[in-house]
Amino acid sequence: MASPIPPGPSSVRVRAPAKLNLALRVGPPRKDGFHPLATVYHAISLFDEVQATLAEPGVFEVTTTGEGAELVPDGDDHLALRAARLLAERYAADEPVGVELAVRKSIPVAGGLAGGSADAAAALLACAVVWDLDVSPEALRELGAELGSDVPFALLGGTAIGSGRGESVVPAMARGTFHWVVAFAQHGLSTPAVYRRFDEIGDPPAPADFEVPDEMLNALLAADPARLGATLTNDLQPAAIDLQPQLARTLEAGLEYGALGALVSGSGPTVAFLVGSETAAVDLGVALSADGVCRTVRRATGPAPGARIIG
Ligand SMILES: C[C@](O)(CO)[C@H](O)COP(=O)(O)OP(=O)(O)OC[C@H]1O[C@@H](n2ccc(N)nc2=O)[C@H](O)[C@@H]1O
Ligand SMILES: Nc1ncnc2c1ncn2[C@@H]1O[C@H](COP(=O)(O)OP(=O)(O)OP(=O)(O)O)[C@@H](O)[C@H]1O
Repeated sequence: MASPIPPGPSSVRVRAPAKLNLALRVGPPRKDGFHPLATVYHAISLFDEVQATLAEPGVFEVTTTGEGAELVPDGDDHLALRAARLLAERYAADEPVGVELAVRKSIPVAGGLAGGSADAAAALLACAVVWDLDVSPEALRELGAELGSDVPFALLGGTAIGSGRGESVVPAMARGTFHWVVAFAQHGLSTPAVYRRFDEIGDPPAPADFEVPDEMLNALLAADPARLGATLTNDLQPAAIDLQPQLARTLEAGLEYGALGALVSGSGPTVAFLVGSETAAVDLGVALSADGVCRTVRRATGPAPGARIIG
C-alpha cells in the first residue's frame, strides 16, 4: 500500500533519470495514432534536476540551464511547467498554489533519453512535496501518463517492462550494475518524425515477436553484460538511422572498440554502448571521443532510481 507523501519544506530539489530502452518492439499504429510497445526500460545515472520553490498563488514560472537549455521551449510548452499545472488543477483546485521551477539539464534534448519526461516526473514529485499534497505514487504515475508515455517510468526508475503506448510499467527483476557509454549526437531527432519514418519503412515485428526477449530478462537476472549485450534490440533503430545516417558509423565504431552491445536509444539519436566494467567504459569513452563519431560521450551505470528528492 503506497503511503501519502509527507509535508514538505518551501523548496525541494528532485532528480530524475534518463532512460534506455534495452528492447523496443513497436507494433503498427493504433486508432489513436500511438504505437503499441513491448519494451524493457532501464534508468541510467544521467539525471536532470528540478528545484521547486513555493510562490504566490497563480504564479507558475520556469527557468532552464545546462545541456541544451536553449532548445527547451519557454512557458506552457515546458514539460516541467505543464506537469506543475496539471498537478495543481487535479489536486490543489480548492486552495490556489504557485511555484517557481528551476530545471538543470544534463540529459540532451530530443536525444531519445526521455529528458523532457524526466523533468515532468521530477516536477510532479517536487510540487507534490512543496504543496504538501496527499497524492500517492500510483496517482502521480497516472498523471504522468497524461503528460507523456515515458513519464510513468521516469517516476518509477530501475528496470521495468513497459506496454500499452509505454505508459504501463511493471518492475522487472534485475541484478547487479551495468556499465554504459552514451554517445550524444550533434542534433536531436523528433520522436513523432521517427515513428512516422518507422511507419513508412513498414516493417513492424510479426505478432509472435511482439514481446520482450526472454534471453534479455534472463541476462538481467543473471547480471550478465555479455549476454545482455547480445540481446539489445530496437525496432525504431532503422528509422532513426534513415533520418541520421551517421548513426550507423557511431554504432559500428563502438562495437569495433570492444562494446558488448550497442543500440540507438528509443527514438534516437543518442547511442548507448554496454561494456563489462568501469575501466572498459573509460577506455571506450576515450576511443569514441578520439574517433570523433559523436558530439560528446558520458559514462553511466544502470539501473538508477526513479525521481527522488535530493535536498
Ligand atoms: C520512443 C520512446 O521514448 C520509447 O520509450 C517513447 O515511445 C516516446 O515517448 P514520449 O516521448 O513520452 O512520447 P509522447 O509524448 O507520449 O508522444 C509523442 C509522440 O510520439 C509518438 N508516439 C509515442 C509513443 C508511442 N507509443 N507511439 C507513438 O506513436 C506519437 O506521434 C506522439 O504524438
Ligand atoms: N523540459 C524539457 N526538456 C526537454 N525537452 C522539452 C522539455 N519541455 C518540452 N520539451 C520539448 O519536447 C521535445 C522532446 O524532448 P525530449 O528531450 O524529452 O526528447 P526525447 O528524449 O527524444 O524524448 P523521448 O525519449 O521520450 O521520446 C523537445 O524537442 C522540446 O521541444
